[in-house]
Amino acid sequence: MARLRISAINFLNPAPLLYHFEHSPWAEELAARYDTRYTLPSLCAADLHAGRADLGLIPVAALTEDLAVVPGCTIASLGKVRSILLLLRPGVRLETVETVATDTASRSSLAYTQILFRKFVGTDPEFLAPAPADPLAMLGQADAALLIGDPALLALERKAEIDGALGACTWIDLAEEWVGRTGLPWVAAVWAVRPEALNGETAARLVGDLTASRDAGLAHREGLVAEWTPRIAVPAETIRHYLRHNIHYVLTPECVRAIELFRAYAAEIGALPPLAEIRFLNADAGFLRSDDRKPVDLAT
Ligand SMILES: C=C(O[C@@H]1C=C(C(=O)O)C=C[C@H]1O)C(=O)O
Repeated sequence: MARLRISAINFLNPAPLLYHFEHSPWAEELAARYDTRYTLPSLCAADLHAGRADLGLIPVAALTEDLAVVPGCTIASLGKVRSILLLLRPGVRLETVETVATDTASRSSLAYTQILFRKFVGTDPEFLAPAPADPLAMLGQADAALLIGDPALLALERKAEIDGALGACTWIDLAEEWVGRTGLPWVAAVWAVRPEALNGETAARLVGDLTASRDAGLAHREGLVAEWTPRIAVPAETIRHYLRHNIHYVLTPECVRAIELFRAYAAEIGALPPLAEIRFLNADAGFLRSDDRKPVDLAT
């Protein structure tokens, strides 16, 4: 049988979700069933929509009705996330931002930023075309800069240098903003599949494989800290805190409500097309409509 093609995110934050795909002895077994490649979140979505991948860890901003969310896993945050940052130039406040530089990797955080300004602050700044994640270059061109993922973690480590070069910037954690304003988790990404790529048996196995991989990753976070410390210029203690406290990996019913609200706001301000319903992959019964969603796979 052909292997399922996976498009996964190449940042630190998904590492626990991909644990079994990257560690022996599970990696060898999973390689017989899955063909995994890594790229930016925005490109994971593009791969899935174009049929170049069957399963993707995709931004919730890129969900469409023809995809099915795999229950169980997410990349979310219940408060401060560290890696989704909006930097404001010295002297600029949220209310006075006129231009925003964005980074090519993001889909969800871009829409969250548009919601922040258009819905919550009540302004309509211009969003510049996405550019590489370089905070100094971005703030040379715009009042605010959106950074996500590892480049955001690295910018936080260089805070003194960036503030030294530009003057004291305002550093806003976008997940914390959303959680504070809505009382709901901030949700960035989920596993989504093209349903036509699966049959009932592969669907059941897929849910089991992804959930088991997440659980192993969460149980082995200390090992991931040791693996990632030489790979990224961020102290071990920060990586530990990030994997343990900043990122939330379980797709709870609250997270699903958060996705619904996020997509409703994004549609209201014209940032994203409306999403009439979130479809879930159900391992036994094909697809469930959102109103008869089963909580079984969503337990914390
Ligand atoms: C927490 C993060 O969430 C990421 C942000 C995404 C987005 O903005 O589209 C998509 C996937 C996530 O990996 C991060 O990378 O910092």
